[in-house]
Amino acid sequence: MGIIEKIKAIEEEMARTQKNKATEHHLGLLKGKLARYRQQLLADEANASGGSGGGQGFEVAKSGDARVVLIGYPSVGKSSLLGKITSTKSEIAHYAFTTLTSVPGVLKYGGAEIQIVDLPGIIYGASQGKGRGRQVVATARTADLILMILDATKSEHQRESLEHELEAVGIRLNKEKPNIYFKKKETGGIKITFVSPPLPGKLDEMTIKAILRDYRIHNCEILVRDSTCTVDDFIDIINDQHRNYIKCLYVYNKIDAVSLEEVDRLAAEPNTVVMSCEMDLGIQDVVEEIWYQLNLSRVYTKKRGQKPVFDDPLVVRNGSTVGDLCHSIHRDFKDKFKYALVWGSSAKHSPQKCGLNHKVNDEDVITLFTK
Ligand SMILES: Nc1nc2c(ncn2[C@@H]2O[C@H](COP(=O)(O)OP(=O)(O)OP(=O)(O)O)[C@@H](O)[C@H]2O)c(=O)[nH]1
Repeated sequence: MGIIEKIKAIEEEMARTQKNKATEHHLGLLKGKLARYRQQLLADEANASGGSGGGQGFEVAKSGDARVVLIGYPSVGKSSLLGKITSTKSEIAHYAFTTLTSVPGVLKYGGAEIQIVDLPGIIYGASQGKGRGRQVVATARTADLILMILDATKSEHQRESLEHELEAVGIRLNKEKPNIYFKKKETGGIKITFVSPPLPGKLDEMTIKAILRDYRIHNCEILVRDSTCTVDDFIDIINDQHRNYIKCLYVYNKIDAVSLEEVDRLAAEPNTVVMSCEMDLGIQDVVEEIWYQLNLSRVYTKKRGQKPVFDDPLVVRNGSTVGDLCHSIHRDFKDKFKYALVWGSSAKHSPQKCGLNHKVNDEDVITLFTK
C-alpha cells in the first residue's frame, strides 16, 4: 500500500470509529500514525522536487522586518488587497487563477518594512501532497503572520477547508506550543510524569505509551505540565521539528455584498477584520491589525543635535531592551555602548538616561552614546 492509500485508510477508519471512552485510546494511536504518514509524505515530496519549497516563482527571499503571507481561494481579492497596501502592483483580471506565482510586495508602516507575499489560490490538496499546494505550504511556514483572506459572500466552508489543510501539514494557527517537555534518550526506558492528574478524555499514560511504541521510541523523558493537554498536543510535541505555530488574521473581503447583520457577525469573531477592497472600506484597519499582530516596535534613532530619522527605524519585537536594539545594529555594538537617551512613552522623563536593560516602546526615539 502506498503512503497516500495508508493515509486514506486511517482517515476512513477514524471517521468510522465512534468517539467514546472505549475507543479513545485507539483513536489516539490512529492520530499518531496519521501524523507520521503525513510527515513522510511531505518529506518524500520534498525529496522528489529537489529540496523544500522548490518550484518556480515560490522561493521568495525573506526581506524587510517581517513577513506576512496571504492565503485564500481564487478570486477572494488577494491581489486587490496587495495592490492597495503594498508598493507592488499585481495584475487583476476578472477570472479565477490569475495569481500563479507569489508576488512579494512591501507594506510600509511608519518606516518599518513588512514583506507581503501573495500565494497562489491553490492550497487545497496540499496535505495529500498535490503539487503546488505543497509548495504553497512550504512558503506559508516561513510567515510571521498568515492573513487568511476569505470571501464574505461564500460559506464558512472556505475557512474550514483552509484551516484543515494547514493543520494537516503541521501549521498551528493562533496556538501556543503545548506545555509538554519531551526528550529522547539513549537508555533508561520511558519515564512519564504528570504534574497534575490528567482530566477525563485528555492525554493519558496508556495512549502515550502506545504512540511511542508506534514511533519506535523506547527511551525518553516526558513531563506533562498541563492537565488539559490532549493526544493531539502530544503528537505535535513528538513531531516538533515539523510544526510551526503561526498567528493568523482572518480577513473577510467583499463586505459590500452582504447584509449589515452579517458584517457585524463576522467582525465580532476573534482575530478577524472585515473589509471591502472595491469600496475601499476597512483597509486601514487591516493594516493596523497586521502591525498589532506582528508584535513589533519601531524605534527611531537620533544623532545628537539633529532630528530623529523617521523613515528608517530599528524594528524589534515588543518588550525589547536597549541591549536588543544594539544587537540589531550589530552583534558587537553592545561592547561599545556607554548609555542611551530615550524620548517617548517608555521614558519617565524626556529624555531619560538609560542602560542596556531599559525596555523600549513603539515609536520611542533614542540616541546611543558609545565609549
Ligand atoms: N464585491 C466585491 N468584489 C471584489 C472586492 N474585492 C475584489 N473583488 C472582485 O473579486 C475578483 C477577484 O479579485 P482579485 O483581487 O483578483 O482576487 P485574488 O484573490 O487575487 O484572485 P486570484 O488572483 O484568482 O487568486 C475581482 O473581480 C474583483 O473585482 C470587494 O471588496 N467587493
